[in-house]
Amino acid sequence: MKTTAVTHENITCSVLAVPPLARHADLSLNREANKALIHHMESGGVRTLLYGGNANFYNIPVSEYAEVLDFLEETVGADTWVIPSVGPDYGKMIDQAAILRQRKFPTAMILPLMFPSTDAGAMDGIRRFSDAFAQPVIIYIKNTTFLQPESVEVLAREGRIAAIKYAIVRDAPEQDEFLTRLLQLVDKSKVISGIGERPAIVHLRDFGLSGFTSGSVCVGPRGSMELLRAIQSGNFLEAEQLRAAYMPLEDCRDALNPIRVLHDAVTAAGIADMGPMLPMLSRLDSKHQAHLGVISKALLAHDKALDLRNL
Ligand SMILES: N[C@@H](CC=O)C(=O)O
Repeated sequence: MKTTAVTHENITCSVLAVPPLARHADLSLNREANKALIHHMESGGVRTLLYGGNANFYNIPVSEYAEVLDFLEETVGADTWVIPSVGPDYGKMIDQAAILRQRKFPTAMILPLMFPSTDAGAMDGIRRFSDAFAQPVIIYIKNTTFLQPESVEVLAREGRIAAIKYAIVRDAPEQDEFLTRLLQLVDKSKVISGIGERPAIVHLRDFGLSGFTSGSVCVGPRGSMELLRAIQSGNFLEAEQLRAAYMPLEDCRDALNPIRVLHDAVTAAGIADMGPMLPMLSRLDSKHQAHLGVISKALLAHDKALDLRNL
């Protein structure tokens, strides 16, 4: 596992994949299936794995946290960066800080607590967590109420922020007052687009964000990595073409539930059996599985057909 500190180069060298986590029927960690998924992503060029919402870290038991972290650390390649998530509640994140501090992860992402929290309370929790972890953190902005841009600026000035995952969904991502305000206050090189392939071109080209996170990259790693490269080199027509392959799966994720659909898409594509979902989530109803099988297999086949010249 790569353990170097968070730098602009680290953030921009790879799509930040946000994978699901495979489990056995008894909900224990399925090492072989997770290994297969990690190798699939790495063989497509992905070098950053962010274990967060899609892995249902919202609900991961603290008693299992060390086992999962150690498994990820020993399973990924030497040049792959793993970013675990913590929280979303304060009690969980402060217990996780003690576990993280004994390990070599250079940062962790704080999952946003939707309720009950306040802006000032979230700042307090983030400060206490970053002190306990003794590393800068990734802030996850998923709505307009968890943390205000002015509060993020204060935390950034205090040196606590390694990066910001910006994930407020807009019908038209070009119009985004919150993001515009945020970028007036913090260094834009620290801000990552956090909603997959769909808004990635607008976020990187028009707002100057540094990179993007993706769940669908777990099914189609090559195309998503090529999309990142195309945007970075200003080939936006090529970027649009590359992104098109992801839209059937992204449409299905947005229509049903992004986390649940991704979990089952990895299984349906035949990459690895993700098994059941950790409560409080559950797998998709059987009526959606046939359609998901078709679109996830099509994305995987499309991805395998891409050549590897840029990887
Ligand atoms: N939510 C996005 C990016 C990950 O956080 C996705 O799952 O594609």
